[in-house]
Parts: sequence; structure tokens; C-alpha cells
Amino acid sequence: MSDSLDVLGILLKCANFAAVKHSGQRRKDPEKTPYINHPIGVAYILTDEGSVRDPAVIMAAILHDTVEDTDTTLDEIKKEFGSNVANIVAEVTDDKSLPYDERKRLQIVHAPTSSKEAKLVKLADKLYNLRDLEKATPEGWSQERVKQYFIWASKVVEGLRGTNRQIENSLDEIFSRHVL
Ligand SMILES: Nc1nc2c(ncn2[C@@H]2O[C@H](COP(=O)(O)OP(=O)(O)O)[C@@H](OP(=O)(O)OP(=O)(O)O)[C@H]2O)c(=O)[nH]1
Repeated sequence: MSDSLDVLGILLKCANFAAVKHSGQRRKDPEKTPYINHPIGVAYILTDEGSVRDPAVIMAAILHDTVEDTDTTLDEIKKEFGSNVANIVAEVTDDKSLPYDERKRLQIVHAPTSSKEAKLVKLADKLYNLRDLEKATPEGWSQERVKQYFIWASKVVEGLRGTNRQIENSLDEIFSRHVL
């Protein structure tokens, strides 16, 4: 009982931390959905569709964009949530100081050698974003950019395979509609 309460407590600490850090940020959809919907949704894909039960993976999913997109540092994540979670977050964090094309290229290169935990977060992140892309075109994106995102995401996912059959099957369904 106390173990499960500890897990609940730490997951809510993560959710609260991410909500505070992402407050004011919005997704790029026409409704300008609050950004926090994304990390919570990624974590929910992992538990609900992927049957993932490793608390460190769920915590990293909730926190996965805090370092990339807010003032959060990896040291802060380590201090608040431990080095295991911080290491997963580090693996899924793009270096925003690099040019766009290089960041996107590195995701393809790094995918196959990522840890299983990071691969899980990446798979769920891609599934969430691709589902969003099927629902609406992000503000300012051309149809060509949308098309290129599907193709690029399929290349990243190639390097993440053999990690979670359910999530990979859902991704493949999407790719079958958009990637030849
Ligand atoms: N599809 C979609 N994406 C949105 C939306 N709002 C925000 N995003 C975010 O935009 C990013 C994709 O846009 P890009 O222009 O390719 O990436 P960038 O943020 O790295 O510049 C994703 O970030 P990311 O977490 O870095 O993912 P990834 O592109 O690295 O996989 C995604 O989470 C939306 O309404 N729909």
C-alpha cells in the first residue's frame, strides 16, 4: 500500500512540476491546446496502450519536454526526481542550440543506440505527435512540411523498433497512410 502511494505521490509531483514549467505554453493546433496535454498524453499512451509500468519511464515521459522547451535543467530533474529519470530525459532531449536539420538528423542517428526506456518515451512521443498531425496542421506548416515530418518520423521509428509491439503497430498504421 505505501509503495503504491509513493509511486502515486511521485507521479503527481512530476505532473505538477511539468504543469508549472509548461504553463503559458500552447500546442500549435488551431485550438492552441495547453502544452501540458502533450506530456500527459505521452505518458498515458505508455500506460494505457503500451502497458508500460516502469515508474521511471512514466516520469520521464511526463518530464520529456521540460529541459528542451522550458528553463528546466537536467540538474534540477536529477535533484527532484533522481539520476535514473534525468538520464532518460537527457536521452530524449534535443540540443536546441544546433540547427534544425542537424537536430532532426541526430534523432535518426541516436535512435538505435538509445536505452529501452528512452526508446519507449520516443515511440509514444512520435505516436502522439503523428496523431495530432492527422487531426490538424500545426500553425504555419505547409503541406510539404507535414509530409516531410511523417517521412522523418518513420526513419526515427525504424531505429526504435523491437521495443513495444502495441505502440509500434499503431505507428505503422499511421505510416501506412502517409509514407510510401
Ligand atoms: N504534430 C504537432 N506537433 C506539435 C504541435 N504543437 C507543438 N508541437 C511540437 O512541435 C514539434 C514538431 O515540430 P518541429 O518544427 O519539427 O520541431 P521543433 O519544435 O524541434 O522545431 C514536436 O516537438 P518535439 O516534442 O520536439 O517532437 P519531435 O518533432 O522531436 O518528435 C511537437 O511536440 C501540434 O499541434 N501538432
